[in-house]
Amino acid sequence: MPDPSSLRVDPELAALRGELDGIDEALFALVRDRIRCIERVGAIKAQAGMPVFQPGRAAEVQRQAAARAREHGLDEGFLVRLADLLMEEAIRIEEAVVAQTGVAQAGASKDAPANSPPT
Ligand SMILES: C=C(O[C@@H]1C=C(C(=O)O)C=C[C@H]1O)C(=O)O
Repeated sequence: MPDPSSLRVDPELAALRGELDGIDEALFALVRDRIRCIERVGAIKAQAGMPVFQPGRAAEVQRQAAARAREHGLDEGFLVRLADLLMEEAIRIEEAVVAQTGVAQAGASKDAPANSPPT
């Protein structure tokens, strides 16, 4: 029996795969934009000395994911898990930004104390 993967791909299947590739490309570009935004959030939190994880905001993001799922007729659990995954990565990135800023601030205060006049 021939290996089904060696057969000519159904043209409709090939077209759908092309469509999926385009959707994934757009989705990943949006993920990149979200991460750029998160880097800026991390910088603000680092400046303000705010904790990276904000439970109230995280709950709001989950609520919105559930609402969008209902609106679009998608599985709520799936969209909430997707939101959780995005937030997990967001926290990782924000923590890296805060750690980097901390190092930068420590370095700056070693050379010039924060309250010293500009030179
Ligand atoms: C982006 C924030 O930080 C974290 C990341 C979130 C996200 O990826 O949407 C939400 C809650 C936060 O704990 C925020 O506080 O707004």
